[in-house]
Amino acid sequence: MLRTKVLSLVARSGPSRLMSTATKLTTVEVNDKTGIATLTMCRAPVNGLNLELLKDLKTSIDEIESNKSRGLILTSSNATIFSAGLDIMEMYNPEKERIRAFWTQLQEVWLSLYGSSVPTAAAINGHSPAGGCLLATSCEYRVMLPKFTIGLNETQLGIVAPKWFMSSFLSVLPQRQAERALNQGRMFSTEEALQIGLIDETATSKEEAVEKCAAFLGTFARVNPLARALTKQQFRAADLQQLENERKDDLEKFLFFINQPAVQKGLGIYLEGLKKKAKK
Ligand SMILES: CCCC/C=C\CC(=O)SCCNC(=O)CCNC(=O)[C@H](O)C(C)(C)COP(=O)(O)OP(=O)(O)OC[C@H]1O[C@@H](n2cnc3c(N)ncnc32)[C@H](O)[C@@H]1OP(=O)(O)O
Repeated sequence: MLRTKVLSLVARSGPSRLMSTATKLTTVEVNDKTGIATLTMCRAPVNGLNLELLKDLKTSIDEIESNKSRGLILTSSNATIFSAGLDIMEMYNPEKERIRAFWTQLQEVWLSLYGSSVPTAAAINGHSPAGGCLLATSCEYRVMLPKFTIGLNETQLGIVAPKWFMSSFLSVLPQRQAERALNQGRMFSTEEALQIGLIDETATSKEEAVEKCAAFLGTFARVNPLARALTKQQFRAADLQQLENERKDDLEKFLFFINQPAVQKGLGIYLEGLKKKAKK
């Protein structure tokens, strides 16, 4: 599964340029006028976050960070799914070394995205459960299309969202709302998400969502970038530091939990349900 990465500038067309082709699981396009980078997840069929997609996401976020883009917009190439969250196949009957690498990479992605010095926004153009919601809530602003769902549904799968998933959620929702939603494993419709403040705006098309994200990122145009970045990072420092301090422990806890026979059984039943539904 190891692939070679091409990380140089590869194409120039119109006002934007493709910064990275990576492995085609993500693309990064920079708008030459605004300096805003659009990072698109493109892993068929549902942008399930497997080890390879997580690696590409991390590489792309790092690229955007080091190229001093004016902003990052995270979105999906799938017309109805932003991201289905963690690829359950990575956690079901896992292979010992790969699952360690998988969780470590997820930690890396969260640390980079939530802690990014570049302003971030998510154009949520489809369903966004669990890990998808984690990515969206790690950004500073969210614009979502109608008739989709977003939320941390882990308890519905019999699994527990780690502390840092909660941190991202809590950076958006008040504690009481966040706690209730997580305990219930609640998925919010676009309208409900707007009402509760889980998203900031709605849009009728992906293009409009990206435009609205760009307008939000544009509000920082006259703000000193260093002052803005340091302010953001101070707000998020305690959450980031907590995971940095507990990374090994967090990994071991995850491995212990996921390998419990009852958890494996629950994941198996959930996967079976997904597959049955897909066949209908
Ligand atoms: C201690 C651990 C902490 C872990 C923290 C986070 C956990 C997670 O992120 S777990 C993942 C949670 N995600 C979900 O519960 C979403 C499940 N999927 C769905 O609800 C729907 O698939 C979705 C609404 C995203 C899309 O619906 P459809 O457009 O109708 O697609 P299908 O349901 O037909 O799915 C197509 C195809 O994809 C497979 N699939 C879907 N989601 C996942 C997933 N998360 N992981 C792996 N595979 C997934 C689905 O089974 C279908 O497969 P095939 O039958 O082979 O076509």
